Amino acid sequence: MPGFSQANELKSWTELATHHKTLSKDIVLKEYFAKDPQRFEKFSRVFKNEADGGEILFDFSKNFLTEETLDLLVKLAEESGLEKLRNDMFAGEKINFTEGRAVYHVALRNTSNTKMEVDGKSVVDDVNAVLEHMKEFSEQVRSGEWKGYTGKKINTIVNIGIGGSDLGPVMVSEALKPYGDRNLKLHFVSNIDGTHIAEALKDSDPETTLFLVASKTFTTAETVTNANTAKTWFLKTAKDDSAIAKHFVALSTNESEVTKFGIDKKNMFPFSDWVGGRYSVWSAIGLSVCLYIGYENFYQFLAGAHAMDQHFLKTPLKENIPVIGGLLSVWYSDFFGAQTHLVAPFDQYMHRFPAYLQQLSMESNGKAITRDGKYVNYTTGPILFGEPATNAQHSFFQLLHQGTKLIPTDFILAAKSHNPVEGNKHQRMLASNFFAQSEALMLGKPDSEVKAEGAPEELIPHKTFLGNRPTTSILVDKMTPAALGALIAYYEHLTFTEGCVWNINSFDQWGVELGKKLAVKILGELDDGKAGEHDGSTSSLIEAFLARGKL
Ligand SMILES: O=P(O)(O)OC[C@H]1O[C@@H](O)[C@@H](O)[C@@H](O)[C@@H]1O
Repeated sequence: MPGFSQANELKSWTELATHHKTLSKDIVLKEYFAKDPQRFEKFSRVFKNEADGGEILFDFSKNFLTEETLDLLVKLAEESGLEKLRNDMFAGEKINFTEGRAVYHVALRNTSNTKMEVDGKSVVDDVNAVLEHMKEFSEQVRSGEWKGYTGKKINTIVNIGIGGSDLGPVMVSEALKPYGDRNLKLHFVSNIDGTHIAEALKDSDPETTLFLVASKTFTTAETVTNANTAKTWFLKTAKDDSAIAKHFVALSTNESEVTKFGIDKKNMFPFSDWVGGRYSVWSAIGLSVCLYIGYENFYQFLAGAHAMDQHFLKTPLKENIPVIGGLLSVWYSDFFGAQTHLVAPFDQYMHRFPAYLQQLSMESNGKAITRDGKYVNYTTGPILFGEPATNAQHSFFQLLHQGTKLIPTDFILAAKSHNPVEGNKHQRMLASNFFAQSEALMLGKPDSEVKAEGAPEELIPHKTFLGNRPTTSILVDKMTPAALGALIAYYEHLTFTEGCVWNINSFDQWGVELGKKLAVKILGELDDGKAGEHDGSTSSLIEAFLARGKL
């Protein structure tokens, strides 16, 4: 435990509160840029990705910060024990103390094969053995050497998993679609809603479909139910249980449940309990990605994340990119009263990125109890949301520009498009929006300008934009596997930094357990056709469902 309980007991927190009083009255971003021609240089950082030589430019200069702010925020990180907690994570210490586990997803992408241990035992060989298995298997499937039970090549992959066993694989395979094998059809089935599995099966042929049952625990009701439905569907045609080995593999930590399900141990890709669900795309859970983009690209994805890990581990806090991102988030949440964090990728392939980040951020830092068991005296994890731009501009950006809420926003763009159609015209239009939005959010539009445009007097207030909305712009060279890996690792370490300052355990998820237990009880009542003891609303709703939903 760190030497404090509540973050607002720290000296730097009090100093930040005093600093906030003056800064919040004074800061007008456009004036700060006019006053300081070096502002961009001071508050932007370039990440050099050793994995593929690419760069990512993080421009923090359009945020509410001065050199004094940054110094105080860095002091806050130091006082909160960020360096120790970070080093403990990289040393395999059990920093997820409520579950007695190490937090070691960084060991899954240890492409430099650095010594990494848990309980004094190296994990490097085990991690590499699973990667080797993934390589061999993905090459066999992609080449057609791996055959279905009737001797045909696999052309459809159905990943069955939910939460961390779904969001990472689906997001990454969409984001890296340009690297995908288009002869492989991918389906991701997560929802218990029968529609999800039914639609995937309608589109599949049992002779050529491979099911990946992805579940860390292998006890998640949705996944086990969907996997059993898939097995029944498969056996209806295949008839023989021995055919399962060619069509079902498991990605899991739970060997006994996997074998009980009927999947052979040799078709199981294991990982360890020190991999949290929301950090598991780097593990065997990423097999769908590996199959789709090929092992070399998957390895580059890991290497890019590893490069960001090394940056996070070794760079002084003031230059440390994810640390700055995390501290800014604390700054907005706890001193400016921001409730949200918007992430808008200017990249259609990244359309599931905000959904992925929702789990990463909100499952990690949606907590209110400090590491020593007290209720926090301040606000913690923001509500993260987002949609790809430019689509988002044509819907909810209205609230960003003219609403009453402060919404710290990240914009992400890759300079080089994978599809430079029409002589790159689309890309230039996309990029022009990326620049225009952050500029407009900062500059606003004063009433004098609206007036000069000839707007009638009564419309002037409606057409005026106050501006001074903070944004972080993230410019990637090209969205390669290594760039995406680094970008995800950036958000992971940003989330880590926030959780450390707030002194909460970012690595458990007890909050999702309650709903699961209650649902099991009510399922029994639905099976019996009668509502049990509930409040008036719940019983009436159950009765109404039973009356209307009869098959
Ligand atoms: O991978 P399994 O064990 O099926 O869990 C899937 C998801 O379940 C949820 O309840 C949470 O625990 C998530 O963190 C997890 O990613």
